[in-house]
Amino acid sequence: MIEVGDLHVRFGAVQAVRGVSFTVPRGAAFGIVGESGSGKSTVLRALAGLNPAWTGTMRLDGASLAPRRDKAFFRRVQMVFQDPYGSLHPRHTVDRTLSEPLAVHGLGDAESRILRALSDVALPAAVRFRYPHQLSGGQRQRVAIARALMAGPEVLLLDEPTSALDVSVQAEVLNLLADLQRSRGLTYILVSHNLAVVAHLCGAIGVMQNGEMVERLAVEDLRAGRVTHPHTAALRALSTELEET
Ligand SMILES: Nc1ncnc2c1ncn2[C@@H]1O[C@H](COP(=O)(O)OP(=O)(O)OP(=O)(O)O)[C@@H](O)[C@H]1O
Repeated sequence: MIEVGDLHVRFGAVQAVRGVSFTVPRGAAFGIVGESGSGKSTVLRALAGLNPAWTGTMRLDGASLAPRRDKAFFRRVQMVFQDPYGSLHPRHTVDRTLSEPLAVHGLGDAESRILRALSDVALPAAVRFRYPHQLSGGQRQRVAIARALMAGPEVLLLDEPTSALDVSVQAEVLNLLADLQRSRGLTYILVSHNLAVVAHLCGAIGVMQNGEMVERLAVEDLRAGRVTHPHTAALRALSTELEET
């Protein structure tokens, strides 16, 4: 469903992404892992149309993505960011935040859609009239996920969606994302520096190093230690060490 071919992204003199290629079938979850600065977010942002200077191919269901993403694209593809505080307007209630995508895409029946969305992300209806500062971090991220789902997208681009949360809340949000993917048949591309997070949610991963995707492999091969690139092996060893501490 999503094909990225020989993607290069540059910021002035910095070549942030170099020749990255991968495909993600419909309904699959693909994780992009790597150290800080390896280019993970840049790949995701390029897909969302947020990085202007790129070359290569990016296709959705076989059709090349237009340089400027239009409303129809954002109906199908939505992004969820790391910091739910930063991504929610501080002076908009949950109700207003969730109404906006409906207005943008001309969808009616706001009341029942909002109540259903809140229930889908396991938030009580009472949060409707709260502002972001009146919610916990986990609740804010649930609102951000609900907002992304309002117009019924097929694809979620998830950029470190649980990194800003406490460990226990992290697990809850990951489980929520796993449930939503199953129940709605969503396609995910998830960026994380945390291999365990990616392994929890994704069937396949791409490992980034210095702007290149040095290895693509199935999560079951990662678990079994069937890795070919030394950088993947190093990330795996680090992740196992962290789990044991
Ligand atoms: N807007 C920008 N302007 C200039 N350089 C940028 C910009 N965004 C990213 N970069 C650079 O591109 C490279 C890749 O950054 P990117 O954010 O994609 O890495 P990352 O793997 O997602 O890192 P992190 O896990 O820390 O978010 C880095 O060298 C970064 O400094």
